[in-house]
Amino acid sequence: MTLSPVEVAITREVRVRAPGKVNLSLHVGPVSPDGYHPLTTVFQAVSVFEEVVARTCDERVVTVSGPQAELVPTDASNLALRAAELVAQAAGIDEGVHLHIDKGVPVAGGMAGGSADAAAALLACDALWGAGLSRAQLLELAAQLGSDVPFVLQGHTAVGQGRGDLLTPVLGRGEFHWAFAVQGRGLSAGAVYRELDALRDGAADLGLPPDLDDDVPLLQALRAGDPRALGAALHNDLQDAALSLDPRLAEPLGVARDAGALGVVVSGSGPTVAALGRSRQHALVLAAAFTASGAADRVLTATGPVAGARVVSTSD
Ligand SMILES: C[C@](O)(CO)[C@H](O)COP(=O)(O)OP(=O)(O)OC[C@H]1O[C@@H](n2ccc(N)nc2=O)[C@H](O)[C@@H]1O
Ligand SMILES: Nc1ncnc2c1ncn2[C@@H]1O[C@H](COP(=O)(O)OP(=O)(O)OP(=O)(O)O)[C@@H](O)[C@H]1O
Repeated sequence: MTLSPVEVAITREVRVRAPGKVNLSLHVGPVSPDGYHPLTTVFQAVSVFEEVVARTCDERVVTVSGPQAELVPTDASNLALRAAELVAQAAGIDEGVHLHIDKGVPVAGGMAGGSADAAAALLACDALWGAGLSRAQLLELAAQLGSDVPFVLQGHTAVGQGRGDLLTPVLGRGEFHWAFAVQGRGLSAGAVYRELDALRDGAADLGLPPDLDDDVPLLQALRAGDPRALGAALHNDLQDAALSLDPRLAEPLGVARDAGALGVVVSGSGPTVAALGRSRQHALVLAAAFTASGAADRVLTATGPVAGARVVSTSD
């Protein structure tokens, strides 16, 4: 079919939503020669979302709106633009795209905001350009963009091994209710891993190869849908390193404990602190405690698990 000039000029758009994540557990092994650390982590996708809209355009450009938008690069280092580049290469396509990111996930907060943009852009460009990449191809491109990108593409709850990109879905029941204390200042994941290495250097604990056996109580809590048991099993090997780089994180951790959180943990590489509530109502109480204490620059509440990156609408 040949399109008329009018049809060619019509702007098409694809809208995709992708969630942030919290690491329910994160066990970090000793650093490998490639600079990465072997992990065993249990991810949960939570209802804090990035929205990426892809529109037809002559060039490849990105714009950003929402909280902390000014902290997100709009040059070729932007993870959504890099995702577009990978889709174009994989499908042999030479098309432009305007990607607009509306941020809901904190920037450099340990909740995989940039990774969610990358996952959303993979799906959006694939659909906009009719690239027809398979799920396996998209997951392979996701792993090239960052260790958390495959998980935010998949969503729900999953064990991540290797760099965090080798995923096994976790069966569970129920819905968990979270409050997040977000900081205006970010932490770089690479810097937090390096701080962990520095803290371990010379200490008795050099870090063992991570072992899924450590997570048996956590996986049982998820299977039973038991928030109390889940709260007791939350664990993050990066927490002390994040606290060492940003000692003020002790405040939101203490506030959540005092407010009766079932469990409280630094999310991923931080600095966001995640507190687990007994119910939706209790998560709101925890959020109010964060706000009242002044220990957070922004407070979010969310439920998990939720689905991974999804096309929400297309213009045709
Ligand atoms: C902290 C977590 O969010 C937990 O899920 C992730 O491990 C970090 O995921 P990410 O931000 O997608 O990380 P990447 O962009 O892949 O890597 C950023 C930097 O973190 C360090 N890194 C990351 C993953 C890993 N398994 N070991 C590492 O040492 C490396 O120095 C790397 O250069
Ligand atoms: N689309 C993007 N959105 C946010 N940050 C981006 C993006 N593209 C590149 N970056 C860069 O990546 C850095 C990390 O941002 P991101 O929000 O992904 O951190 P994070 O949530 O801590 O990630 P993770 O939990 O995966 O470690 C930012 O400081 C920013 O410079």
